[in-house]
Amino acid sequence: MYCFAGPVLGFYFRPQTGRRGRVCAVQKTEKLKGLLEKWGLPNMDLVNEFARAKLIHEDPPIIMVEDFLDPTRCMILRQYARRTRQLNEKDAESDLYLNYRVNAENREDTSSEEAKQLLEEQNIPTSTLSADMGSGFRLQVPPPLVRPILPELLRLMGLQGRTVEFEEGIWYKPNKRTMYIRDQTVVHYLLNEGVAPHVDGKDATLLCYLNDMEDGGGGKTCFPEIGLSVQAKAGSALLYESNKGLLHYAEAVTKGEKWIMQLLIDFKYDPNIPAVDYNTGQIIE
Ligand SMILES: O=C(O)CCC(=O)C(=O)O
Ligand SMILES: [Fe+2]
Repeated sequence: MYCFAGPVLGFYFRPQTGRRGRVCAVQKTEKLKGLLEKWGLPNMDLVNEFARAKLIHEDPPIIMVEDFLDPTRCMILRQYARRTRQLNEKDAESDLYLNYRVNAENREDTSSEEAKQLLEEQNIPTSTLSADMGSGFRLQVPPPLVRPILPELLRLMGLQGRTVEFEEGIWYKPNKRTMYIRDQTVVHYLLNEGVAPHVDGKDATLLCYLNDMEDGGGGKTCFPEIGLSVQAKAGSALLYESNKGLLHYAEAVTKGEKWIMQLLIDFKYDPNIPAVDYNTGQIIE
């Protein structure tokens, strides 16, 4: 579907035989190389193992990998969240959710001026974002449910060799050996629920869709500044940098329900600052 033979928007897709058959790979142009370097992911693997990766936006880069999660993994994550929701609705929804800005904005309707202005300027229909919409049921996922997908994520990011720690405390800094997942959350949206415009505030976001949304059923992830919206498709994942920029929102669901899992990741480090092994306190050479 995203396979084009020639230059498209300044980048190329070329057919390639990957481990899951004939698929498309993204050829890194000089521009794309520069952008990935700036992001801190110069070795991102868009060609080999990840011949399935597609560049759906070049600047800033947004990578889509279809079938990043297999149907069983999607089901396990949905089931976990559904059961926990049913069993302990109140406690589970407590203050585990770390995406401070989104929650604060939704609770207090203090959407940033930036976000409000953008919605006005871009003429975003208010039907996609209802004033009273909830931001979905959010549940932190236990690391063991996430670990199986990490080798593939590290390969995609070109960060093989790093270990991954689940750690919210930002005083734990990434280093050449370690990357941190600050937040791993499943979000379950019911009718009229979505997320107001925000940035994630981390070096990378992996947004995995855990179910299919029908056409016209809402629930798209929209990046209004770049005019991109992405339909939820079970198993597909987006990887992007939304640290200070790349505002996005989730359209309200208008039919059915929507499930995602989101990993908020910090991997960037300053090589001039001594790296600490937080298990031993030793300086890493
Ligand atoms: O559900 C989506 O499509 C996006 C969710 C999101 O951006 C967030 O929770 O930070
Ligand atoms: Fe987000």
